[in-house]
Amino acid sequence: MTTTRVALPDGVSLATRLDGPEDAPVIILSNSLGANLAMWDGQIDLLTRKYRVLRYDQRGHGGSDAPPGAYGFDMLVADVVALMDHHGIERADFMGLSMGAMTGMGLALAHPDRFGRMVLADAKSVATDAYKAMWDGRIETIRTEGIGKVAEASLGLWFTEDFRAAHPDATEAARRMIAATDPDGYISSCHALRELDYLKDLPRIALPVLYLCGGEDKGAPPDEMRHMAEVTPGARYVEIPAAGHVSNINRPEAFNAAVAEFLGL
Ligand SMILES: O=C(O)CC1=CCC(=O)O1
Repeated sequence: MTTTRVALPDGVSLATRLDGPEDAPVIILSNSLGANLAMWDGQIDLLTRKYRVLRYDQRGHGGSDAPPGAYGFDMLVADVVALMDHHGIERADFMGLSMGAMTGMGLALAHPDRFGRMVLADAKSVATDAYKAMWDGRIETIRTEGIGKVAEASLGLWFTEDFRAAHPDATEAARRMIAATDPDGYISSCHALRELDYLKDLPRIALPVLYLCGGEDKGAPPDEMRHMAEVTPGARYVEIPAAGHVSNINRPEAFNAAVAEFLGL
């Protein structure tokens, strides 16, 4: 896979990849925690029917730099806007999953003039005390036992038991992707998730939003996402049965069908 590193004005370089017709409208894809831009491979054939697809590795992930210190969503939002400016993209549609979707919420709120349709999958919108404590525990696990331990544990969250049994190769590829994430970059990203606080702002979103949620997603449970859709003006909510947290890999046909309908593909 050909990726290009783009240096942003703050000195951080992000790994990016472009697919699809050069003169087509742009959609930007943003990955979840522990993933990289390859997580979207199952969506590229569909999206390039209409779009120039710009995907990137979030800072701290994949082939992107992992600058030290806690990240925040303002930073992850600024990365996307800087990437758009670098490529001369005035306006784009957007799709993100989990941390990528949370980044999308920040973009929709801070830069509504730069975005059109937003697909926000498998995301929470606010960190409760229990959620903060979960991240503190995960940071400690990485420090004491390494990211390999977290990679193993994540598979049960990312995929249903049936998926893991039927797709051992895809499951192993996901384990390797997470385990290859820079441990410090992963920890820095956990700090952003620990401070997640968009729920109160969702009623201000003025863009068309499709929320997608795996029916068996324990990382961003359907009840929470249904509520997010209720408080986001005009938002749609589609649940993907028999999918875990990473619903686009878990059930690509159902995920793509919902995306195709929303984006008019
Ligand atoms: O790893 C998890 O617990 C689930 C998750 C939270 C944010 C993200 O991107 O994945």
